Amino acid sequence: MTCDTLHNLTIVKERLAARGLFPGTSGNLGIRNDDGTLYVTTSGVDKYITNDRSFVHVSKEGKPLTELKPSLETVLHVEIFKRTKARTSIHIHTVSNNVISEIYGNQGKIVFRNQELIKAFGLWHEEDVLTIPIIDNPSDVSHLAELLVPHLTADHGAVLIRNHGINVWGRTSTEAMKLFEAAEFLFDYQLQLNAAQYYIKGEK
Ligand SMILES: CSC[C@@H](O)[C@@H](O)C(=O)COP(=O)(O)O
Ligand SMILES: [Zn+2]
Repeated sequence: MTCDTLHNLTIVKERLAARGLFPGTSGNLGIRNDDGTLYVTTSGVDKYITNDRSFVHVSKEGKPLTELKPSLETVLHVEIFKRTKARTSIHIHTVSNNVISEIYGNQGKIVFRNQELIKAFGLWHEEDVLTIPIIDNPSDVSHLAELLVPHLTADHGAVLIRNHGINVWGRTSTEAMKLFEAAEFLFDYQLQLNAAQYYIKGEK
């Protein structure tokens, strides 16, 4: 039911907004309806407020079905929903995800192991490894989508866009939020660990 999806997307948006995660109007969200159409956030608006202009109904190809302007990054949500069984897609800019994407960008990925929160990604064993790919950030969003597509191999996942933000997707809004929160925890952890190790090294 489309009103359920809109309700779920509103809850996701308000939870992210409550934490100040839409700086400078950045960030966007998408959710897939049973008929394949999507709701995405409106482009360039203040995402801390919710009103009847907050979301745009778009076709499964991302074409607006109303007069509102859909997110400039709608094509990323479209590709995610076309290639996976995900139903919710979250794109957020944080300082931590940007710094991590820059530090590890030349390696094309960041890898986590022996960290409890990788379990949020379904990785339950001691030897399991979480790899989050890092892609470049071309200004042409169709080119950006081409870089994202090879990483859309599972129904839930996360990809960092260098010096831009993160895209996460999940089969439900709850799953997408869980992955987003877990990824951001891991990025903060890695940055603090790097700083502590640098400090300790300097002391010797
Ligand atoms: C305001 S800078 C961020 C934008 O360029 C873009 O990356 C973004 O996340 C939001 O774009 P939007 O079109 O509002 O969905
Ligand atoms: Zn963005």
